[in-house]
Amino acid sequence: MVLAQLGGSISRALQQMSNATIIDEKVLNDCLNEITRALLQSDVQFKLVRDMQTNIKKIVNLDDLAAGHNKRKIIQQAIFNELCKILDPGKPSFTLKKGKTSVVMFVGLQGSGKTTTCTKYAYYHQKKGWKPALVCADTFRAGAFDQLKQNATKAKIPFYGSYTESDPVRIAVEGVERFKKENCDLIIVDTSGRHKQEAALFEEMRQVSEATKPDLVIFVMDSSIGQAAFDQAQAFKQSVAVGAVIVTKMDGHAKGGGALSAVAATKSPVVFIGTGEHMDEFEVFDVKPFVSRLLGMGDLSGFMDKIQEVVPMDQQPELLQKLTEGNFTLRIMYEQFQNILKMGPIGQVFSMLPGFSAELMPKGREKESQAKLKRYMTMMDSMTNEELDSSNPKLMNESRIMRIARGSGRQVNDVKEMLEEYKRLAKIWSKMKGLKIPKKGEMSALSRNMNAQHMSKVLPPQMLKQIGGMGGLQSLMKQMGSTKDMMGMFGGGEDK
Ligand SMILES: Nc1nc2c(ncn2[C@@H]2O[C@H](COP(=O)(O)OP(=O)(O)OP(=O)(O)O)[C@@H](O)[C@H]2O)c(=O)[nH]1
Repeated sequence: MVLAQLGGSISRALQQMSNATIIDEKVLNDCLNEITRALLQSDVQFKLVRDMQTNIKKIVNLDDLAAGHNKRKIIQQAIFNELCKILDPGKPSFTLKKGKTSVVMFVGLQGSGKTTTCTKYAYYHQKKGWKPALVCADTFRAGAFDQLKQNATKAKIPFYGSYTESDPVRIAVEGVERFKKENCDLIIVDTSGRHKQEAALFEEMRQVSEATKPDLVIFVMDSSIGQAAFDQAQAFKQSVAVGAVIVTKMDGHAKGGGALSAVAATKSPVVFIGTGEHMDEFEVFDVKPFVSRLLGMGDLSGFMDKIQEVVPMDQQPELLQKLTEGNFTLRIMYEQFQNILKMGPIGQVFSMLPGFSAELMPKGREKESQAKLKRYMTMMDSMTNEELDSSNPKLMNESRIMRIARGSGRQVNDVKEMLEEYKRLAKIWSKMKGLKIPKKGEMSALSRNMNAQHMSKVLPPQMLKQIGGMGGLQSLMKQMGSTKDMMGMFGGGEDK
């Protein structure tokens, strides 16, 4: 089961439970069984799922819940906490320090996406102002060096490797030394893989690690390996000091549950996820937004980040202003399509909105989605200014629709489909109405001092309603313990 479906199944189970007039032991058990089934189908390790179910039952004691409490919210919160607990090993991964050279070694099976991920990792840090370099110590797979070379050249990242040297340890050491001399502050060592876990591979890992003394070893895992994830991650951890995990291929048909197992096996956090073959299809992994997205609660903070990445700086305040006023016009949609097309991989942005899955623009079908957006834009090109700037759906009558179809050389049904899409988007974006976006610098102070009263003022009314009004918010805040966590879950977060 892919992650989007897992989120859907869990949300459905919770919805079914909330439809029940009385939530008793049986209703709770049915709901938990449904969630258990969904998690197992997503390849989360059996033991983890079983422990999670036991813990939730322990936390959620129905008899103890005073009447009037929002039981669904409490159960949802317990599930949220448990999933976060599995994904959060309790200690952060090693972080790079400016002014100091860090060596990061990548390990993983052949085909896990290790080489691609090394370049994505380098490219990500390069964009953040680091000076990365890539060392190809994969002497096992013919073509590995060429692949790394090609990727590195594209991203303008210095690289080191050899066509003739067969000793991976030697290449690794030479590469690290060279780039230390060149004052690179992030030296990434790509190592060999094998088709399966075998002694020779682990011995090689051990030797490369001993010789290069990496500050961090990252285990790269293909998210579609299913129940094998736990054992594979554990086997690597036993050979080298794995300190972080990157899960690749979270797009398409990936089963994401393995990520949970890998964290449990390595006791190391997932730091990034790979969401496609391209260099920038790489996302920082944050537990809480990830789980809240998984449970269909949305991830406004990620959405805000994305807006900042996608929308040109000078247009940001204006767009946010328009969104918070809730006036989502066809022109805004047009401009956003333009921005999205500029960004490349689409769907990412929209999947971060509460209640909005990647269904509209499924991963792995970017080309079709992009063509669709272009088609919509052509039709919008045949619209008048009045039509583009209106948020009144009644304006678009049959004769206008026919004129637009004629003008753009499309069928009437195509125009109708585009307008339906607009309505759908407008409905979702209307959730942004009332969201007060704190100015830069205000956020840290806000999250330090915030109580439920403050919080209720920052959250959009729709969202406040979703979490059960002031009462729900207060109990949620008590359970979460920290307003900062809340901000991460519902948008905002501290200033970076
Ligand atoms: N869809 C998708 N494909 C990916 C992702 N990451 C890597 N790939 C693809 O997976 C395939 C294997 O990736 P490589 O980077 O060559 O794998 P590797 O683990 O380095 O393999 P070895 O060097 O043989 O150990 C390539 O076709 C990549 O483009 C991802 O996040 N999503």
